Amino acid sequence: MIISGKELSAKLKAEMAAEVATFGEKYGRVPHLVVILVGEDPGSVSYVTGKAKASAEVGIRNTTIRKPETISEAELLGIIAELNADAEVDGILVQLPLPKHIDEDKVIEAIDKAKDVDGFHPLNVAALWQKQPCTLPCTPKGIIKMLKAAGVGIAGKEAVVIGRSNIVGLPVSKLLLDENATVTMTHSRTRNLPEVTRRADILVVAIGRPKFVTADMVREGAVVIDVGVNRDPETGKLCGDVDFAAVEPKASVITPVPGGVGPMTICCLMENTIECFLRRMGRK
Ligand SMILES: Nc1nc2c(c(=O)[nH]1)N[C@@H](CN(C=O)c1ccc(C(=O)N[C@@H](CCC(=O)O)C(=O)O)cc1)CN2
Repeated sequence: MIISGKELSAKLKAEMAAEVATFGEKYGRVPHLVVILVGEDPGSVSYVTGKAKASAEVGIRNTTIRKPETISEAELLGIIAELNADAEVDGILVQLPLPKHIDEDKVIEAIDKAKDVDGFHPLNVAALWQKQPCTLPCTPKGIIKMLKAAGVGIAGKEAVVIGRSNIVGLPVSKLLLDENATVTMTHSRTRNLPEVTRRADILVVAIGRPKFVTADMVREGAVVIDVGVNRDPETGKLCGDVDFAAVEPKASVITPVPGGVGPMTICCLMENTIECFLRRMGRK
């Protein structure tokens, strides 16, 4: 079974659009998401464009602020401070990665936690790990939604996560643990990785290496979630971290790239923006 993130996100965005359509009358305005893009990285430009398109589909006001790669850290922090103070801004997102001269942690921490639609702020991360109310990071949230939509039971299953990034590997491991999976977190220093991945009932791959996971690394009938978005070095086409053609016949459920986790990331950003808006309106 192939889980279409494209189809699931379209369904969820239509439901959100119906909800947002009532906000004008209820609250006098719709949610406002501000996305800051620094530089011209083609992938980041594509993702930011996708976020603006999804905002329009859902009826969320979107402002995209584009700044040159040479912007200083101080200037970027100044923009964030202005957005934090703007009562008509409900969500703030700085597209990652940032240029090396800018401290990403400092930028993320500068965003008002209540407007942190990425769920990256340390206070949101702490709340996630303490099972307190928080804004969940978009990709991990989308992965859990895809698993549940596909009817995949998580409780009691062996889940293996490849990758330990702050924005995917770590938070998705915690969300799987919260769903009562037995979670193994792996990374570049894990020994005998194929031995570990073959134990997985649910395998989540988020390492940014094209077609890294091959058929011999996957157990027959496993659920495979591919978070990667890469360029295939041979064809130049978009591909994931999983060799889809080789693994798909073995997997019981698998997500494609493109059209899998990516669209769900953007869909969950819309949901987070609405949640932040409603919380600010005193409705959550
Ligand atoms: N501030 C943030 N920066 C980044 C995040 C994030 O959640 N917040 N995540 C990734 C990039 N990302 C969202 O920004 C993202 C990646 C991929 C997609 C997507 O829809 N991919 C498509 C194919 C891509 C394409 O066509 O160009 C797919 O998989 O179908 C959406 C969002 C790092 N930065």
